[in-house]
Amino acid sequence: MVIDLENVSFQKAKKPILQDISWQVRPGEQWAILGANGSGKTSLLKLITGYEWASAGRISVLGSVFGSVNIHELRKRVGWVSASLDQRYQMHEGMPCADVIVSGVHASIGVHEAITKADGERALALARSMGLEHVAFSPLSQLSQGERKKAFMARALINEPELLILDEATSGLDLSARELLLAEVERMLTRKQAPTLLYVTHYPEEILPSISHVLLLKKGRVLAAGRKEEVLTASLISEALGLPLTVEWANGRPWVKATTAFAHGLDNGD
Ligand SMILES: Nc1ncnc2c1ncn2[C@@H]1O[C@H](COP(=O)(O)OP(=O)(O)OP(=O)(O)O)[C@@H](O)[C@H]1O
Repeated sequence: MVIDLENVSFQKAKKPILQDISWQVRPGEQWAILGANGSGKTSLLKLITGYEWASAGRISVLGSVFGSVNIHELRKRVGWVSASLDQRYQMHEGMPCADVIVSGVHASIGVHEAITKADGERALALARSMGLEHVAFSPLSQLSQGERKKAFMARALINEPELLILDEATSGLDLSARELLLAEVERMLTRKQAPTLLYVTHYPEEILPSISHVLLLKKGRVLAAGRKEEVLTASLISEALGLPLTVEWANGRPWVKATTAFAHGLDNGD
């Protein structure tokens, strides 16, 4: 099992944030995690990566049960790309793209530990494979938003993680940059040695053909989890996102349309 959560609850300052979450991710499955703002997506990722600790329940990631595992060792097997990672690099805008990618080897920002020639070559090979060779030696500040996001994805991939978390990977991208980044994700997923992906998004149409399963969160609970065709129904997705929606499948992706949302008032699920 890649991820196994049994009856996991999480609270912060006495506020219940996640309640009774049971969820299994098996090898070969690729997951999207969908839910409204505040539904608990980031909190769930923090529990899985050991940045927060569950108040109840059992968590096992990549075969290691939390409580009896060295979290730092486990994190080396997990790649995580999020807006907060991007923010941490805002202090290092002068860093060349290739160095950003290489910094993933030790999952640190500065080069605190020895970088081998092989690490540098791997970073350049990744930059090439993601179409970043023309900016490989440019400072981060000169990269477009799309290139910047690809650089962080390459940084996460340099250690060949078994689990890759992409958290709102396309935020701030225009339509064409978004499609280019999604094409990169799809290409990565169709490779033989693909990591297991957790793809967190607010936009169902980003659920790529290679993503097989969807977890829907609502108010800190699992609303549905399973094969995407079964989970991405109009009624479940409307309930998860709190407004009436229809779903149409095109090019292997689900396209969601709001029907008459505001005219009829939003359903806040209460
Ligand atoms: N450290 C904290 N202390 C108190 N409440 C918190 C803390 N972290 C998160 N929360 C609350 O927990 C709930 C879930 O937050 P979380 O960030 O996990 O949601 P999310 O689904 O990732 O939201 P978004 O889509 O807006 O990023 C929110 O109501 C949030 O205010």
